[in-house]
Amino acid sequence: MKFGIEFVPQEPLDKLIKLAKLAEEVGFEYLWVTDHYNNKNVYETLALIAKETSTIKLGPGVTNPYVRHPAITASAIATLDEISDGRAVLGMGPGDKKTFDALGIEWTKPVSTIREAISTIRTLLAGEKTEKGAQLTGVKPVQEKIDIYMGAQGPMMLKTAGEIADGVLINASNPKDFEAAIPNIKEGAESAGRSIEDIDVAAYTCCSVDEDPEKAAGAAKIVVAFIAAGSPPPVLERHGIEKEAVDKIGELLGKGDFGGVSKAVDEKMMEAFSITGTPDDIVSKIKDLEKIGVTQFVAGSPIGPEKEKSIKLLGEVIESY
Ligand SMILES: C[C@H](OP(=O)(O)OC[C@@H](O)[C@@H](O)[C@@H](O)Cn1c2nc(=O)[nH]c(=O)c-2cc2ccc(O)cc21)C(=O)N[C@@H](CCC(=O)N[C@@H](CCC(=O)O)C(=O)O)C(=O)O
Repeated sequence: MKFGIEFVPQEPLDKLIKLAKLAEEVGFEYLWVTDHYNNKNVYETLALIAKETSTIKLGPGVTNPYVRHPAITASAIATLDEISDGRAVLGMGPGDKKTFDALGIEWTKPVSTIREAISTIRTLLAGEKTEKGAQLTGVKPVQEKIDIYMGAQGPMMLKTAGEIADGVLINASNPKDFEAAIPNIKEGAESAGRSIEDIDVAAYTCCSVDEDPEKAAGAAKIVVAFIAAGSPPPVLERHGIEKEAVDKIGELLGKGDFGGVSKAVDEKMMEAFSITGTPDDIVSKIKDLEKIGVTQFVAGSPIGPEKEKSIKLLGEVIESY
């Protein structure tokens, strides 16, 4: 099992870099920085972390081809590869409608857009010219090939990831979601003459670890609320979660009533959308995921009630695995 960690760049950068160095020290192999326009810039954050670390692989988890042209992403990831001396990895996803509405960006044909974007990026990273004549001339990646992962949940996106990506970052925490997702990835891989073994299947979880399991669960409630509120009906059905209960959470979130939200998030939602508990709890849940075919465990937000302590506890998880 590979271990990754997610950082959302919305806290002071010196704090974030300290946590990133700690993550590397305790044994994480991958560091993913989320990309949302309203947070700190993903590439500047990655560049600073790259300068302060030496072994951990790092990259956007995930950027998208709508806010940045694929050629800009190719230049940025090649530059990160130079800064990190060959540790860059690229996570690409279709982005989300709320963001593009707020930015006035037309969000069309996400599956084909991602496919074209990844093909353009690969052409440019190889130093070749695109059909329209674009070419990277002033920057060359250190790595022969920079791995490209796809953020994906929907069946079409998962199949496409199986066809073309080196890895898939699936925003989910419960085995049921991977039982549903992995056959799509497998189908896509086999349709392209590949095997699921060629693909790093990453569980990009909502994770919260502490010696006190109640404290760990408490820290994840708000994140779980956002995930539940954003989950499509088939996912809610899969976990036996009533739409009315989720609608109520959506209303409370809209009002900013986070006290009410924490009360409204129930056990079923916690089970469905997060992995929380003591290090031993986390180990057993990761083993369940591994049995289904997950090959990378990504400790996603909130990581725990006290991030620094939780990263050290996750280090114990990695060591004992
Ligand atoms: C578009 C969407 O794909 P999806 O995989 O479900 O996308 C959900 C999320 O993965 C997507 O919003 C990500 O960008 C969210 N996301 C992040 N989004 C961000 O904006 N920033 C992040 O940092 C971020 C991190 C992240 C990490 C892991 C992860 O899994 C997702 C993450 C979907 O609806 N797919 C369906 C329908 C596809 C579709 O639109 N089909 C159309 C068009 C077909 C075509 O495009 O050619 C059609 O049938 O007509 C499907 O795959 O079946």
